[in-house]
Amino acid sequence: MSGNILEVTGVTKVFGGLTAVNDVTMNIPERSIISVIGPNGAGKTTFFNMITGIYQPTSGSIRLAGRELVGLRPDQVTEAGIARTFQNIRLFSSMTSEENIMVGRHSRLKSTFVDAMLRTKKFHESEQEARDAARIMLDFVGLGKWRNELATNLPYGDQRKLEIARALATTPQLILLDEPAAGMNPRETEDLKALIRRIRDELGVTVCLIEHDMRLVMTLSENITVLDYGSKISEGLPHQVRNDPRVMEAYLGRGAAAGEYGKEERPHV
Ligand SMILES: Nc1ncnc2c1ncn2[C@@H]1O[C@H](COP(=O)(O)OP(=O)(O)OP(=O)(O)O)[C@@H](O)[C@H]1O
Repeated sequence: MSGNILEVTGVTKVFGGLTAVNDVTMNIPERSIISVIGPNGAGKTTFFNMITGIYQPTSGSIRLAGRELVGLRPDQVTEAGIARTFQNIRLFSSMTSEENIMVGRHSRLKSTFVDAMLRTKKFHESEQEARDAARIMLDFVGLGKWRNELATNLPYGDQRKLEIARALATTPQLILLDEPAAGMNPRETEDLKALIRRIRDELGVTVCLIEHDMRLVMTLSENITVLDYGSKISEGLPHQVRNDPRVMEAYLGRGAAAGEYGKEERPHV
């Protein structure tokens, strides 16, 4: 065993004439919390989209616990053990919090469409199992009181947590969070940080995040990978990445003074 839950090797994605991700190799140790950062357009979301089967890489390999994922559809990647959240909140606003999580649980349900139509015993058992799992997840992320509330009525930070709960309901080995702190106030961000730590410590799920909030990234991540123009330009411990001249250059070159590193969160070099 390599000790890595995910091994990405030489992954490239070309869109027409644009190389969005260029020969990136990255390993994610089991039960770690790691971040992928980089200026706008660096290729971070494309990288997540390849891991989750939304895009097929032009070349390269992506292995989860030794199993090749390239060629799998997104639902098969979920089934294999990877869950994700998106940059923009994607909840079903006309469903309750509980129902939103039950949808996430769907990939684990054993009953078939026919069972559902016929309302078989198996269907009812699956429904109950999904409901129980949803309640456990809602309690885990601290949203138990919002169980029967429409997702759209939840405060913004709680909607983000609900998305995380929905992803966790698929019982992943690895969860990818795309800008989970976007739009959060400092208190919500602190809450999120504690939740991410509990996901790893209590559920044993490995966490990989894309994040622009440098304070969060630097205090939470055990390892950081930096992309710029699709290529990996730096990798290492937070203090190593923070002090890497290539990283500063990548951000400064695109107006970091008012940009990505954030006004007060720019790395101290
Ligand atoms: N489906 C697509 N077709 C063509 N080009 C794309 C596609 N998806 C992404 N790109 C391009 O690939 C590059 C990387 O985009 P990507 O969204 O992965 O960057 P990012 O690092 O996630 O940026 P941000 O931080 O702004 O979300 C950009 O130049 C983008 O325009």
